[in-house]
Amino acid sequence: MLDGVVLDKYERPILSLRITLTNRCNVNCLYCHHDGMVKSKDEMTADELYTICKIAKKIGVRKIRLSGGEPLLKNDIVEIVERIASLDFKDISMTTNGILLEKYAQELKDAGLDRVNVSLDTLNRETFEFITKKDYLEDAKRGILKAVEVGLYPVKINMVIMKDINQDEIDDMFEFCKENNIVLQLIELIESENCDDDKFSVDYHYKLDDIEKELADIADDVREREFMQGRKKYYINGGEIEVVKPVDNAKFCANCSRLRITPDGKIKPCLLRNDNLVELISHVRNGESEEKLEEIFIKGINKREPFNS
Ligand SMILES: Nc1nc2c(ncn2[C@@H]2O[C@H](COP(=O)(O)OP(=O)(O)OP(=O)(O)O)[C@@H](O)[C@H]2O)c(=O)[nH]1
Ligand SMILES: C[S@@+](CC[C@H](N)C(=O)[O-])C[C@H]1O[C@@H](n2cnc3c(N)ncnc32)[C@H](O)[C@@H]1O
Ligand code: SF4
Ligand code: SF4
Repeated sequence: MLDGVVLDKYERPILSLRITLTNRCNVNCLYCHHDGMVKSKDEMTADELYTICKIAKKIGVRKIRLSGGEPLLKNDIVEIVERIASLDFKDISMTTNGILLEKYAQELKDAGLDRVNVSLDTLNRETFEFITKKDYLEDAKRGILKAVEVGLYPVKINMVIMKDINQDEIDDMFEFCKENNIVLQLIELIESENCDDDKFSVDYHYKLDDIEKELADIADDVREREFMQGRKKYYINGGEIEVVKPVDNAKFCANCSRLRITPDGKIKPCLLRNDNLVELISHVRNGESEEKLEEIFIKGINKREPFNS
């Protein structure tokens, strides 16, 4: 079933590559882990990203996710998607805050993007401003609805749950999602060395176990994503909620099938570690052979360790 896919030392298949295109962002969320990235100004060109994805495809990667920072701040984002889409992956998706999505959704769809996950933690304007420091709630909502309209299917909303900030808004968000044919992802707040305010994720951490129990009680159906960190999806009254619980969760890490690339072109074996990065982009820029680049990918894969075990 997994022909041609590389396994790491823990027998985890490498199915997905998550590329952080930039560290730049147009908002400043209180909790942001910046995709686990150390700050850097260097970014990669569409050509370089194409080469990296081509090697990933050769070693069996099936899915690409473009993230950030805010990926829609890249001026050449449509070209980037177009070049990667020409490699014929099973799935190309993007994680975005949605603020610029109304403008780009149709072009991205035409360029070959399959789907988007859009971060939206609240439907309340003051709470949105408190979390992001900007008054862009309506822009983000318009971006989400445009993504639905152009068929970037399924559109998912990423809602990071924070104690005393938005945990009482889950029902409202689920209604908004059901009305608009959107999947809701509830995400547990992660503590990371890359958060600007390292106390925030401790003070506002809200465990999702009780919420998940309630969902299990009322769900019409429950399914597990085997190669996606064993996450559970709950089907309720015609809607869908996925629960993402990475904190202290050995099962989540045991089923982790993704490798990451930093904006400055390093292979990053784990979201939550920065001490095992593997330099890649200088080899691409030097025009080294595909065999050599494959070797560097394998070196990165060999450094993978489950963060929680
Ligand atoms: N610790 C950890 N958290 C992750 C990992 N993958 C996703 N997450 C958390 O889930 C959030 C949402 O991820 P997305 O970028 O929307 O992608 P996804 O949900 O993983 O992917 P799909 O469900 O396939 O759409 C991330 O920002 C993290 O907070 C992971 O590998 N490790
Ligand atoms: C770092 S952002 C990058 C993409 C884009 N700017 C966005 O916000 O969707 C990727 C995802 O990480 C999530 N995220 C950021 N910091 C987090 C934290 N400390 N815990 C859990 N999820 C977090 C965001 O909610 C978002 O869904
Ligand atoms: S979570 Fe996304 S939108 Fe918020 S600051 Fe981080 S990168 Fe920007
Ligand atoms: S090993 Fe665990 S923490 Fe690290 S990226 Fe995979 S799921 Fe995330």
